[in-house]
Amino acid sequence: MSGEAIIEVTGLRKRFGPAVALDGMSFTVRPGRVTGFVGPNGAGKSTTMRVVLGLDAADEGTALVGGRPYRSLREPLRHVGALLDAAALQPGRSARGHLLWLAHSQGLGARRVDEVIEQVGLRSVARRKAGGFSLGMRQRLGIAAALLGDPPVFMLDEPVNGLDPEGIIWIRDLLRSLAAQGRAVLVSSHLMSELQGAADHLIVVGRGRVIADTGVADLITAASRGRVTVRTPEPERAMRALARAGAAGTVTEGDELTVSGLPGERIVAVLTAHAVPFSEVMAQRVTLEEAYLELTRDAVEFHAATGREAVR
Ligand SMILES: Nc1ncnc2c1ncn2[C@@H]1O[C@H](COP(=O)(O)OP(=O)(O)OP(=O)(O)O)[C@@H](O)[C@H]1O
Repeated sequence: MSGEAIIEVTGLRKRFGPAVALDGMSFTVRPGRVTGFVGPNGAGKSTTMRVVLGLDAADEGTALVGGRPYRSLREPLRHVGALLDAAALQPGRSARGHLLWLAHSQGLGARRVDEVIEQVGLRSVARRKAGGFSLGMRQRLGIAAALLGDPPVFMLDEPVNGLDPEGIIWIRDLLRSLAAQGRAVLVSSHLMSELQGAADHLIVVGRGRVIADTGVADLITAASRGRVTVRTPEPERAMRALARAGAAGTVTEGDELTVSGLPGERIVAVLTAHAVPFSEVMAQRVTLEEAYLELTRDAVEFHAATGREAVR
């Protein structure tokens, strides 16, 4: 690996005519973890990635890969592996031919090409024309291209797109192993569920800027807000005892309470002291999807951006 495993985006602004695509986008992608880049359609994810790769120019702000602008990198594939538009291929070229051509431009040999073909599982079709490839095969070919230069930084736009369930698991494992090797990995998706199990860290964007930059575990804990489920045949009596101890709660089902303001151990102690029977006291853990919805509910501007029209 050459270069430093970091992407730094600072104050990016970009307009397309009247449409504001980026409105002060700033974040850092750090090494050793998979960072999910998530937000609704039109939030500015692809534009940010294009600016980082020097394919679009920002009106303001800077984007650095390993501390340098992408355009100043001499052999960029050795610094950053990117997957933007998997459809952008020469249809008449074979998968291997495409990779050989790319490798050549970066001073890499055929051996490396065959290694990445093997790694992405395209060996049996490597000599077939890429024009006839399914979307899933194109994604794999795009990922092979990203891997070619063994770079410290990866940036993949919707890599799960078009993959079957086996392919989705494969890409999650690949992303996690790249991060475990100390690389910086940024992966975008407009679906939080696609990032569950893959991302350690999240940059949530809406309307061209960052809404949240948070660890996945922290986000789930914060969204769970210390709520505890209590199952008891005497919910009214339990509520009264817990309220006197400073908790707030509601009966969510016949024998089930949702309690906040007291940790599980205190709830058990209070119910025991008042001889209220219970069969379960369990801290609630929301799913990543629920945490994301909770987060975006609080972000008023983000609400306005959930329809593309609002962004324009
Ligand atoms: N070439 C372009 N010309 C005009 N408008 C553009 C162009 N590229 C992006 N935009 C607009 O900029 C905004 C941000 O788009 P962008 O594609 O970056 O969002 P995104 O978060 O990647 O969305 P998606 O999940 O749909 O890929 C949108 O309003 C989009 O319509």
